[in-house]
Amino acid sequence: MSDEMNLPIIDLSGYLNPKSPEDREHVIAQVHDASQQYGFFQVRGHGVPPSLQYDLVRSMGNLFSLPQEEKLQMSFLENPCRRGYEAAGMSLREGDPLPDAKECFYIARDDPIIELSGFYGPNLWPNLPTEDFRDPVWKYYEQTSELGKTIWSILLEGLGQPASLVENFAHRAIVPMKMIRYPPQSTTLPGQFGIGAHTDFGGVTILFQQPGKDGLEVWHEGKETWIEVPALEDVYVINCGDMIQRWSGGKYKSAKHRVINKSHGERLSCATFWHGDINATNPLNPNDLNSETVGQLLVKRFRNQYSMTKESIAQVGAA
Ligand SMILES: O=C(O)CCC(=O)C(=O)O
Ligand SMILES: [Fe+2]
Repeated sequence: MSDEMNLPIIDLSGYLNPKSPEDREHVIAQVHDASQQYGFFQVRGHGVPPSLQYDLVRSMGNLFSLPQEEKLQMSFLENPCRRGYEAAGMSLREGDPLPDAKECFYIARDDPIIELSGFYGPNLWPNLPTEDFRDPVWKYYEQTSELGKTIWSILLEGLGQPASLVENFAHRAIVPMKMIRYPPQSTTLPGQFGIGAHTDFGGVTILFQQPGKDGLEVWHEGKETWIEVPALEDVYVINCGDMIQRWSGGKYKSAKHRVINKSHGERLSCATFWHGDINATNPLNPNDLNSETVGQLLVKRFRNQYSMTKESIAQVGAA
């Protein structure tokens, strides 16, 4: 692995608080180039306060140290909105000999009523004092959700679209967040990944890696090599999912990635997946003749993994 195969670190403050129009243009060009070359980049100056990141780590520690029976009572498989707990050993990808070692907890938008196949609905919260989980996690969720929207507007501008297109796209945006714990490598089986190689399905992923806990690797198609992504303090990893690759006509890549926990102990990470409004169509190319919506694409990808009824799938507008 050579030195040049590092993901670029882009300072977003030039876009969020520009001193001149050139500052914004510079960030737009950097994000465009990195998304084209790697499908991945890192960001500083993102506006998510470090205190929220520390509180997230503390909250995740509280959650994952609950007794296993209590965690299993919150199984996401039994939740109509797929919120809650996924135990280790539950995700197996085609081609991998063993299931992922990770355990996870999912939240998303918090809506009072279950609608549209559970893409909208209430979250499931663990029985912990609100200050030990719910409040800090929700604050963090709101901030990274905002960041996801910002990245979408930068990606839009990178393809010559007005940033304002994001507003319609962001109406009731579907934004699941997955908190992840990787057990120490010493407890995983030979050949078992923290998370096996995959591409992310949808829009923009905002990934927090617990500082100092390296493990993420990104596949570079052209060089046929895995790029290691260091887990740096106050730096987010951003990547584009399959929907963006498809909608940008392949200009922005959705790159394969995986996690092998290289730290000595456990490793925590948290991914906020910013997809967009369930009824929205391609904002990256408004002239796209294919008018598939975010909801239709989501159902296509996940209908075999989750138990969705025919009726609820029809409500999303998918067959
Ligand atoms: O934990 C990580 O660093 C990556 C997680 C990931 O790729 C995912 O959840 O899709
Ligand atoms: Fe991923």
